Amino acid sequence: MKNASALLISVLAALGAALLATLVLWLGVENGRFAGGLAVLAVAAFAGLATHCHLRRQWQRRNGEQSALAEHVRRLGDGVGGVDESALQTAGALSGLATVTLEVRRLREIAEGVHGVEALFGSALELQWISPSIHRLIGRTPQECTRAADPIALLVHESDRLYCRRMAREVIESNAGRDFEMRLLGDEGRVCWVACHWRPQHDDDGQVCGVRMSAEDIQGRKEAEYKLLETVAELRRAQALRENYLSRSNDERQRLAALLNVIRLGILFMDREHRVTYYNRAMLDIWRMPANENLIGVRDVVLEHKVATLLEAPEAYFAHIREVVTSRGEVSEPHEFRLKDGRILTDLSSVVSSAAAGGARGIGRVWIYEDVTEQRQVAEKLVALAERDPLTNLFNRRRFHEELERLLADASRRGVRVGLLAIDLDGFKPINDEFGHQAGDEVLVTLAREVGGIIRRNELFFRLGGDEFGVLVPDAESTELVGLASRIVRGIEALRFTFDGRPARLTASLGIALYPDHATNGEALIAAADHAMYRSKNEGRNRCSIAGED
Ligand SMILES: Nc1nc2c(ncn2[C@@H]2O[C@H](COP(=O)(O)OP(=O)(O)OP(=O)(O)O)[C@@H](O)[C@H]2O)c(=O)[nH]1
Repeated sequence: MKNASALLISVLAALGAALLATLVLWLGVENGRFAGGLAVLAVAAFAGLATHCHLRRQWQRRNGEQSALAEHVRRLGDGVGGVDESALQTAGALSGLATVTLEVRRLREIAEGVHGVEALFGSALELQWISPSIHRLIGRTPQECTRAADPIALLVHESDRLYCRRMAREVIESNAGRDFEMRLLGDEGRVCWVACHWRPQHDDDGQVCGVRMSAEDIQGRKEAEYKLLETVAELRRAQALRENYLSRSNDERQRLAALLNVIRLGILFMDREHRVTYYNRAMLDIWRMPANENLIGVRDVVLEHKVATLLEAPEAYFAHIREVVTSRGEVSEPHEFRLKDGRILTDLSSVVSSAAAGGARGIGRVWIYEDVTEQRQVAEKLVALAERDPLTNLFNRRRFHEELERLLADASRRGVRVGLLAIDLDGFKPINDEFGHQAGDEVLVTLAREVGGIIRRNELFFRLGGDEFGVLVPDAESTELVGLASRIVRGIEALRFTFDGRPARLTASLGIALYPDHATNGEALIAAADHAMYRSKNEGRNRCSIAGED
């Protein structure tokens, strides 16, 4: 419409020029200057024609620009995908820069409203434009960013800066995109991880003229990744620790098992349900079980059945086990028992507490068995050596004093008597002298045996040294003592020896003393008996005398 108006105006202008020329011509005729008026007419006609041509060219150019702008806007509309056909038609119908400005503003609004960060860099990596969303991410304004002399130094964390520059330059040089993750650096040291995509930008000639960066916030994902990595590291540490403990525990167990297998003590672990959980080699040896016997999981009743035939007194032993198991004590007293094969064993038991729960919970019981047969034999030998005369095997003087004190204390308590016979051989030295020391020994051994056969079970017979002997009689009475002494005198007198084919004999002198009749303590009783014995010697030997009768 405006174009038609322009054409009309140009025609009117030409007609105006023609009228003006006619008027000038009339004035020229009037003034007699026809030639000058004709020239003015021609100039006016030419001016009108020139004006018409100029206006026509302007009209055509405006039409061309209008079409180009409509096409440009349509392309832009295709680029953002948001302009419909009617809008295009409207745009095409519109003319002038105002239309373009409107569309650019819309596009700018779209670009500035994106959630991620969009930025345009020039070929020297100078920041040309950045979306306002940068402020949400790291707290910096777009103006602050674009004003920066080195925007990458401002925006990118120093650890990622070098890499970022290299990647951006590669985009420009290679004309190919790059995708990577980096940290943006905000005000007050705020850091935000982003996944960024760098793409080359081209001018109208298709040359790379800059680079566009699109970045999306992945801080949440990175934090989750860090947490995950920390958790994984924690788990790895815990796993390593557990493996270390397990390895050390296995080593400890191996050492313990090796130790338990070389010791002579039999060891048996039972759990709370009275089932076997561990035993060592010595335990099988002690209980005469085969080395390949498998007892793991076997119940206590089955074990009792297995060992019952070995025990000298099985019922008594099982009663002892029940007593230990039901007792409150943590560690039982050592218990000695005998096997039918003559061996002597001991056991002791302890509750095993769990390492967990502060050791408050019992998880079973350990039994320790020891074969003490040899120990007992050695001990018996030592006792015998200490208490007995090695030649005659009679109790010696040491034991005599112990028994004397014990019997006197007992007699004192019960108000009974204790009798003491002091025996000294007559003419023993001549046997030694005539037949030798060995013959003398034989006499002593024979005499000990014969006199031992004369005394009763509750009476104690001692060799006190050399050819001296003694007999202690508990609950003694004077007449019984005299009777016993007489039997001994006669028994010794009746002994007959032959050495080197020659006969030998001997007698004995005895002294009798009674507690408390003749003495009130041991030493005094010995002195009284000795005194009576010497009286027997003095009165002709081979007889007995009672204390207090001289
Ligand atoms: N064979 C032997 N002789 C011993 C042993 N112990 C002591 N004698 C001897 O026993 C003798 C004891 O001496 P006496 O009591 O004077 O001998 P005895 O001829 O009986 O004298 P009386 O008592 O006066 O009759 C000594 O000769 C000792 O050497 C021994 O273990 N074996």
